Amino acid sequence: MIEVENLTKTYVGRTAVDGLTFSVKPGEVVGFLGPNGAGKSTTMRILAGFLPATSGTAKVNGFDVFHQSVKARQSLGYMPENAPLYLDMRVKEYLQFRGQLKGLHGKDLRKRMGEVMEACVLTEVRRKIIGTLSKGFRQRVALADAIISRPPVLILDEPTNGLDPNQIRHIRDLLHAYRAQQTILLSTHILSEVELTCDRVLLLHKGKLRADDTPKNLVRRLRVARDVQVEIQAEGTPEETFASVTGIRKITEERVDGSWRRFTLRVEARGDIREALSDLALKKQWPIRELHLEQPRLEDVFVEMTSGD
Ligand SMILES: Nc1ncnc2c1ncn2[C@@H]1O[C@H](COP(=O)(O)OP(=O)(O)OP(=O)(O)O)[C@@H](O)[C@H]1O
Repeated sequence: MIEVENLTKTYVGRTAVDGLTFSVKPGEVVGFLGPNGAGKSTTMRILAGFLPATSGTAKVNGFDVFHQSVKARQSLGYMPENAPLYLDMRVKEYLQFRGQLKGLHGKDLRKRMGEVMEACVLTEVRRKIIGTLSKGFRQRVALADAIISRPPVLILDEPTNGLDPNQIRHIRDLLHAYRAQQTILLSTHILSEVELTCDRVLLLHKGKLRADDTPKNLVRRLRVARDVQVEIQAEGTPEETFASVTGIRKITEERVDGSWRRFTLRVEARGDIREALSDLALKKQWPIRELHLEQPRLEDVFVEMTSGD
């Protein structure tokens, strides 16, 4: 559905996208991640036909975005970052106008406007001037615009940027509703959203692809130190006793809550000392009310792969 090969984009003196190759299969929801300036928006703009590449090829729904640009654009719904909308138009007028531009007319257009306004919860504000709507509603108008012509491919550049948690959840539910019918490439900085929504992650750094895998595999392969939290009742200096457990790199006492003491033990990558700790506590007769090993998150993968150099 999306095929990108050796794509490069150079702005005056600066390479924003550097020999990028990836593909997105039909029906996949792929998260496009990377720090600010990694080249995500540039790639998406090229795919949407808004920007020419310096070299390389890109295809959407089998159509080359440079040589068959009309066909490629007809196959996709694009929601740019800070989507530009006609602020003095009413929601309904705007969607009608955009639907007509995308080739919908008459009954089909009216039916489709009703459907997208309902899906994006815009029916109640359909007569409102877009400029008077909150950011969340404007994002929904932009999303309704992207999906109105039922495109098989959606390219969404930070669709939840600037939204509150309720609005983010709403957009996520909308994407879930559409995922069966569409191929989606989605850029976002909200990694918990990617873990919940995306089948696969493309991680970009300085214009190059750093990772291409499922969120689960990326996390599984990660080798970073992890923390174990333990809360016990103990007198004296239990940290000295903890130190006998192999694999512990650092021990910090976090807080005291009445007679309960909470420690964070940093352990080596993939180390799991929970059993050893519980044996130790049993031997010492320390009551335990929490013993928890933090699981690495996609955020750890992101930091590991994009920080440093
Ligand atoms: N029109 C432009 N002219 C010159 N440089 C640009 C232009 N647009 C983007 N860049 C540069 O290209 C690089 C990639 O930018 P891009 O907007 O694609 O990154 P991004 O990954 O989308 O970042 P963000 O998460 O902040 O949206 C950045 O260094 C940016 O400054």
